[in-house]
Amino acid sequence: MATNPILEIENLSLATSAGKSLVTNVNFSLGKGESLGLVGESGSGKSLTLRSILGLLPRGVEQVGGAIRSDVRSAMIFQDPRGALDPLCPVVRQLAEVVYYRQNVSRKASRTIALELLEMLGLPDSLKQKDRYPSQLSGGQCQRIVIAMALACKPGILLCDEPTTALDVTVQKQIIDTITRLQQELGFAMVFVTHNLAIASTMCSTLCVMKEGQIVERGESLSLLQNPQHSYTQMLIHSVLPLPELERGAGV
Ligand SMILES: Nc1ncnc2c1ncn2[C@@H]1O[C@H](COP(=O)(O)OP(=O)(O)OP(=O)(O)O)[C@@H](O)[C@H]1O
Repeated sequence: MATNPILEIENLSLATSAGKSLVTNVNFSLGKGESLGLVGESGSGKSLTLRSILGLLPRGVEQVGGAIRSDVRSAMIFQDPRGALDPLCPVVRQLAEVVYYRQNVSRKASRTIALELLEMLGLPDSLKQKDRYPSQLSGGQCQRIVIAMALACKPGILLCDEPTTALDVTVQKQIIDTITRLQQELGFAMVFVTHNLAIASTMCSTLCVMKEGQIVERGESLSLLQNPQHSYTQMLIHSVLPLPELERGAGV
């Protein structure tokens, strides 16, 4: 348990409206600036757990038990950046709109803050001069816009739902580095959902392993990966394909 938690999840249980259990008795807490990773196979309940923190459960899924307590604002970054943006609205205008509503500033100030956020996210100046639509940006640039939108909410907790899955590996690394830098600069806490154990252990000090809607193992990231106790965690770790050993001295 985190001391002075800003988020406490106690015995969270989710089910379909028809009564099928999806997440059962999930417990964790998060302190200011801390990062917790939720890992596990597809369908293990990671995204639903994350969405319930934001109160954004999909239609047909209900919280049937437990409690979520938090006294800070949360914002979420979704898996598919293009899907999270309005294709018919220029991106800077979308970002300025979020700033306008979430920061309660004038229209003019919201555009200025939006441009500052673009700079913080390392987006090119060309975006500032000529407003572009999502289809005119790369996947990595769209994800930076989505991250900027989340930060425009000034979150105490950033909820990341596999934010790099839809991106190619080089862009994945850039986005991970950007989120890490921003966390150091802005101090938000993070719940990070991913299939990727390497990313999870890089980003998060604590990992919770989920299987069939339950947390089956948790611990400090490196020790959990080095010394997994649960057979499911061991299986997850062994499912990662090793890089083939390159033959020494082989000509290229
Ligand atoms: N709207 C819904 N109605 C009914 N069942 C749902 C709904 N959304 C998700 N589920 C089910 O809840 C379970 C957990 O889903 P969830 O999306 O949380 O898994 P996940 O671990 O995030 O998977 P992935 O890594 O593939 O995103 C799955 O069995 C899924 O089929």
